[in-house]
Amino acid sequence: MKQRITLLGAGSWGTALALLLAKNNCEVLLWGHDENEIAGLDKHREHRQLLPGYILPEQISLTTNLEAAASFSELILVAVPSHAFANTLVNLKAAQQSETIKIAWVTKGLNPQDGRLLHQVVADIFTPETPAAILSGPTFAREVAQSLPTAITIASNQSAFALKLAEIFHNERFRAYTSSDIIGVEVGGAVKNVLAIAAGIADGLGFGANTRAALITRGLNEIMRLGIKLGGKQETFVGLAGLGDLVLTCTDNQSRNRRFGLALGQGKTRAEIVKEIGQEIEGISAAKETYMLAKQHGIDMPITEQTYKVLYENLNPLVAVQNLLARDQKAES
Ligand SMILES: NC(=O)C1=CN([C@@H]2O[C@H](COP(=O)(O)OP(=O)(O)OC[C@H]3O[C@@H](n4cnc5c(N)ncnc54)[C@H](OP(=O)(O)O)[C@@H]3O)[C@@H](O)[C@H]2O)C=CC1
Ligand SMILES: O=C(CO)COP(=O)(O)O
Repeated sequence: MKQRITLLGAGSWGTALALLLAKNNCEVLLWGHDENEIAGLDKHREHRQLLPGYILPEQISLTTNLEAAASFSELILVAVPSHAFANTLVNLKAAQQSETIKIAWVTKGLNPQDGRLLHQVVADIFTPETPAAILSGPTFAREVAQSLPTAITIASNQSAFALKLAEIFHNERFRAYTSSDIIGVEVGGAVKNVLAIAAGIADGLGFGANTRAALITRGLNEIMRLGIKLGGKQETFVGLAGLGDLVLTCTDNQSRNRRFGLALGQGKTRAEIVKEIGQEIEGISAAKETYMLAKQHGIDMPITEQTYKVLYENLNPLVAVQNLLARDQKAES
């Protein structure tokens, strides 16, 4: 029998993953909250706005009905943005009929307001024993839709669940590595978006490749300091979900977070850019939550702090970079 998967979130990443899973011979029910978006996907069999040119095969069906989504499979893959993560799961739980559920997610971010890691949100809504896994790494949706070679990390609280997911996702163009370090993978994915905004700002201001490389390297240091404090493992941060994704999003203009920073550095306003990009820019809220977490845990995260101040305290981007350069001399650690 074909593996069935319920996929929640019909944006660019949800749609690209539905295509991948269909290629891997799974049956996918793709749920979205927006009637028009789902009706358009069903009619054209293509996400014309976000992933034009990639036709949805018949193994992918569509719904806006969460009860139907909950009963389609006990394996749930969540691809909604972080601001919708908790609410979507609360609604899913209310719609759920069966006792068993396994939750995987590809969302990169922290819970708004309280900065909880998303595995904590899953454990609070379901139970700490619920099989839970995050899939993360350097993965632009369009490149996955194109079947360009890609590698990810799948981290779970249950090794059998990580292995099962790796089997489901893995193919000759999509390599899935397993891990037990959910915290490390979550922190890597959330904080790299903040750093991609910072790298974009520096490039938008006209700073060069040296500056970008310095921001990436010192940014990785910030991810590690916070991630290790929260319980993540050092090796995760130099893997796909840490350094891999950080390099990808800080250096390639497919990244919405980087493009957002670029435009800020070029003098556009936050509202203008958000409208122009028209998709989720997770680093905007992650900057606030990461800054709060760093303060709460007494961790020095100067790039995150300056990015936060640009976004939330109206700090001029050029002054933010100057503030970073004006810091006291110290040992590299
Ligand atoms: N795109 C990528 O390359 C990758 C993305 N990710 C992560 O995946 C997550 C989703 O991103 P992505 O698909 O790219 O974002 P998009 O902006 O492409 O799509 C977001 C989708 O979420 C929907 N949405 C918004 N609010 C809600 C809500 N309250 N309930 C349910 N659905 C909602 C949007 O619907 P509407 O249009 O109606 O608002 C839209 O369909 C993010 O956390 C991102 O960081 C991870 C790896 C790669
Ligand atoms: O997470 C991503 C690639 O791994 C997508 O990055 P952006 O959200 O910046 O586009």
